[in-house]
Formats: sequence, structure tokens, C-alpha cells
Amino acid sequence: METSVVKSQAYGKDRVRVVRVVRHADGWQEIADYSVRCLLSGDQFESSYTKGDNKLVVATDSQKNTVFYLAKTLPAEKVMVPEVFASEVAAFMIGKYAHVTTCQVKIITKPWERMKFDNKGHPHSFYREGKETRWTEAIITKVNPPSADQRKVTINSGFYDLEVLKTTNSAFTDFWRDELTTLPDMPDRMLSTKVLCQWRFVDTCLGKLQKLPFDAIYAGAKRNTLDAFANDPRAWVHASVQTTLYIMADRILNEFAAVDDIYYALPNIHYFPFDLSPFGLKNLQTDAEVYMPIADPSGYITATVSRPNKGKI
Ligand SMILES: O=c1[nH]c(=O)c2[nH]c(=O)[nH]c2[nH]1
Repeated sequence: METSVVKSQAYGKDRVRVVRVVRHADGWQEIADYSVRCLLSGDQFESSYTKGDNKLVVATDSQKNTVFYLAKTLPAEKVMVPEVFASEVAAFMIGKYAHVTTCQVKIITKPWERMKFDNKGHPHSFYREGKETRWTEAIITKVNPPSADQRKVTINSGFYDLEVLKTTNSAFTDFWRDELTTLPDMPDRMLSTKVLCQWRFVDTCLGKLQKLPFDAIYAGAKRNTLDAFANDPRAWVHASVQTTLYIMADRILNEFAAVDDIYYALPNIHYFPFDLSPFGLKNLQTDAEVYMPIADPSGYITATVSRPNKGKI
């Protein structure tokens, strides 16, 4: 016979990743991106710990569903402010279940900054301020016979972890289909990626290479990456990650003659609309407003792009 007593308890779901998009009629869109922890407690849950009795246990899976359900059904202004949403979820739980005496809801917000072009906020494209890292690498190889001004100089430069997201104007359709395909066509979807971009300068003259405007090229690579992602109409018509990547690289090669080639690695961080049809709510395809970001797996789209005479690497 056990003699220990439960002094306190709380159980629920942690890291419920929920994204709410608000789409205004004029095309302006807002996003809230949360990680939610919802914990329930009450004396009547004690027997679930001590006696294996689950009759009163509200499944943590149901608690997760509730977070998505409320993200969809509450008025937008009650979802977009984390303090308000956290207290709405807690109040809902307390109100619905008589045997729940405390509900504790903690929300961590992932801050998305709205992209700006010409000082104007973009209607539906966002990024994570100050997250990216700039790096560079110089490689010098002697030529034979050795010569002070004849050597192979390569400078690789780039940035990684530039996180971007757009709530519309991406698509993936008309792809290969066979018996292993389950993905439906996605004519309009959320797109989020963490950009890795690197570019290469090659010359035989170190002095000449060192005079290149490296800071301006870095700024331009970043500007073209964001601008292509948010604004280039070619990235809406054939709006796969592959096409977006190619357009980003093509713009940089066209702007900076000194750049020999560009490599991008773009993870496709999936944000899937949460299926709320079991609760009689429409949240798929054009009705999508509440999304679940998927940490793993992600797509991973890469390419090196150069001018035509450079050949394939
Ligand atoms: O832009 C995309 N490219 C793909 O190759 C791909 N594959 C997939 O499942 N989704 C997507 N999206």
C-alpha cells in the first residue's frame, strides 16, 4: 500500500506551435506566432496519479486542439496579443471543466518584423530582425611558377539564418504524382525559410579583389534576397522555393559583376493549416487562418547559380 501523497500537480501540453494570420480585405495581413504551454490542475486529478484513473483527465491532445480552436474562433484582437490570448485560453478551460481549479497558460512569442521597402511596410512579408550572421573565407593558392601577383584567390562570403516568412503568394502545384504522393496541390500557401546565401569572387590579383565593395555587396545580396522573396512577381507565378531561389540569385548576379556564383540553401519550414473540421470549422485551403509550424522535417532546396559561361559546378 502506497503511503505517499501528491502535494501538487499540473499537466497539459507544451510547445503547441500555433500561428494565426489575420487577412484584411485590402490585402494587409498580420501574424501572431506562438509556442503555448497549457497546464491544468485540480484536486480531482489526484486519482489519475495515484490510482490510474483517467476518467476526469482532459487529454493533453484535447488541450492542444483547444488552443487551435480558440485561435480560430476568438475575435482576432483576442488572439493577436499574447497576454489576452493566454488569459482567454485559461478562462475557457476553467469555464468548461468544473473539476479544473487552475489553468496556467504560458506563451512564448516568436517576433516577426514586417519587411519594409522604400520605408513602407510590406503587406504580408516578415523577417527576424538581427538574426542573420555574416561570414567570409579567403583561400589563396600558389601558381606554378610562384608569382607575387599571379595566384588563385577565392573569397567566399555570405550570410546564414536570415529568417523570412510570407503569409501568401507562394505555391507548389503540378508536381510529379505517383502512388507515393499524398501532398495536394497548394495554389496559395505560407512560405517560411531560414536563408543561407553565399557568393564567390575569384581572381588572380589579390590587390584587385581587395578593392571590391564587400559591404555594399553584402547589403545588396540581402536586399535582393528580401525583395525577391516579397516583391518579385516571378516568384508568385511559379512560386516554388526552387523558383524563388533562382530569382534571388539571378538578381544578385545581375547587380554585381564581381560575383562569380551564388549558392543558396533554403529550408522550406512547413506551416500547415490545422484541420479544424472535426469541430465544424473550415480552416483548409482558402479558409486557412490558423497554422501549425512543423519543426522537423523541413524541405531543403539548394542550388549554385552562375553566369552562362561558368558551366555547372
Ligand atoms: O516549393 C516547394 N518545392 C518542393 O520541391 C516541394 N516539395 C514539397 O513537398 N513542397 C515543396 N515546395
